[in-house]
Amino acid sequence: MSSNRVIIFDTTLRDGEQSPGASMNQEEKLRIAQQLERLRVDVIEAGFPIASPGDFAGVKAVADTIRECQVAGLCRARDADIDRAWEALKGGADPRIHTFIATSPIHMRHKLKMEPDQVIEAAVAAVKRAKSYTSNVEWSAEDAGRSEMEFLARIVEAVIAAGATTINIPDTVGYTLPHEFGPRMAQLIENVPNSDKAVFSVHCHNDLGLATANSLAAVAGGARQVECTINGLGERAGNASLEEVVMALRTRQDIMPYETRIETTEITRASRLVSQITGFMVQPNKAIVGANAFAHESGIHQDGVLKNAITYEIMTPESVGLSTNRMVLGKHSGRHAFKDRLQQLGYELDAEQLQNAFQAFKELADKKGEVLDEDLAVLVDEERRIEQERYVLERLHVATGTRDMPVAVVEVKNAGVMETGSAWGQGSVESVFKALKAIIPGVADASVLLYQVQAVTQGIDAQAVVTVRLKNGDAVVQGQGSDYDVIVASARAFVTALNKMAARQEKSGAGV
Ligand SMILES: CC(=O)SCCNC(=O)CCNC(=O)[C@H](O)C(C)(C)COP(=O)(O)OP(=O)(O)OC[C@H]1O[C@@H](n2cnc3c(N)ncnc32)[C@H](O)[C@@H]1OP(=O)(O)O
Ligand SMILES: CC(C)C(=O)C(=O)O
Repeated sequence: MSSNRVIIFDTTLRDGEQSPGASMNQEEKLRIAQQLERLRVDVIEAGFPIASPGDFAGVKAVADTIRECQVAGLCRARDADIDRAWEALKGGADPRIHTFIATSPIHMRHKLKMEPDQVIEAAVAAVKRAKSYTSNVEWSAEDAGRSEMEFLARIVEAVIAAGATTINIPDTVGYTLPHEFGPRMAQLIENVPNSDKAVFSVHCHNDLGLATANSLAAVAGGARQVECTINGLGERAGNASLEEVVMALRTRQDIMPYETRIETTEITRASRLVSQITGFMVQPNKAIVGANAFAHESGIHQDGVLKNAITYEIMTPESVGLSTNRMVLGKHSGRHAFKDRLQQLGYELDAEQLQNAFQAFKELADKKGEVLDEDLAVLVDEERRIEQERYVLERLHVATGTRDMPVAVVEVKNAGVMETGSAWGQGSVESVFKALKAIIPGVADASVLLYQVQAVTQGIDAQAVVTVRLKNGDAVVQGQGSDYDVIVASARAFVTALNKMAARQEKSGAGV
């Protein structure tokens, strides 16, 4: 393996599962493990076999199934733990026993209640026992981030001599800083005389939000294995996130010329699967896999991305398994993105139409936030319809309540002249209809055959599309209107239908 190759050790199924609420059953662990295999991680840590019969079964199922990755199981420096781990792992392709013990003064004194020399003895005995089962033994110095360098070097030398082939240096409580941790890793490797006999590894927690930064610093300091999890899942604030570490290494080859064997186009799928199985939603602004990681909302950014995506994207969406970036149309969007989306939806507007539609879009975005494709289609169709109509609804006011009859006031423009009408009704919609009939000539006898409301998208902020069918003598016409407000949408639908009706009257010579 080249000296610049970084081994990716995924511990989603072990440390990730230690997130309160993220427990997985055997079948779920297996599904994730199969996705990790497609992602081409080097090692899958599948669980802590002695923890429970279920965890044992999960580790065993993963070890028995996965062939393209090593499968590891975690155990304390205790014979029973190691024996149980081997029992679960032994059917695996290249099984790894991972044993650990804490090395910091705080942990040794308060938790283990052991003297440092006893800890060394226990660590060496554990590695030897693991070694009796397999040559692939990893040893971890729990809370290495708060351990004394001299002691750390001594115990690491001893476990390598006992046969450990991977030495993992965890920042168990996410305490260290990158400019401290990187040099610490380098110093440790230098201080251990037999360090060339093992691969040094890093395992960082995110208590200060520095897990990825510390992992990268450790690689710069000589670590060649990174332990991480999908979506940064893990105990407390989580672990270093696999997707961040891998994409940082891939993106910054100029500064960090290291390689992994990860198939990065499987990242998004892995992230979604883990989120779906654990029920842990990925925050929208999460690096690499958040819903907004490749989304652009503001006009200046959208304009830049449309001209050349490298203006605002440091990696392509395709490289992490997304088909494309996402232009979110909202109140910060500009004309370039608006026009581009309309073209994608098949609309070709002239300059004036575009300006009118853009204005209507901004008004809708102020009310609704994100404007979806379905909203845009409705909005543009509405603008086009209004353009062709003789009577245009300019203003609507409806007062309603539990005790008073609803009253509507409408203003309609007819060939540049504004006319105002008002009416009472049994309901708001009826009052609007009556007010409109009062000012649009020739439709006084029109009656409603059909009134239907549909939501364009889901949610309380959906635009409404209203369809009305009117009858006047023998003439039957239909009109549609849409708006964020259902009463306004109703008024628009009536105006459209009444326009058609008035046009028919005009044609038939009834006069207006
Ligand atoms: C930093 C990490 O993420 S470490 C991994 C953490 N993950 C887990 O703990 C999940 C699985 N754990 C479990 O299911 C249980 O804790 C078990 C089965 C391992 C042990 O359960 P119990 O026997 O009931 O012990 P309990 O968890 O209460 O206490 C831990 C014991 O292990 C000891 N211990 C802790 N780490 C180690 C170690 N690396 N090597 C040896 N002993 C250890 C503790 O000192 C304590 O010993 P004591 O009982 O003599 O005081
Ligand atoms: C046991 C080790 C690897 C660990 O999970 C930690 O120290 O955080």
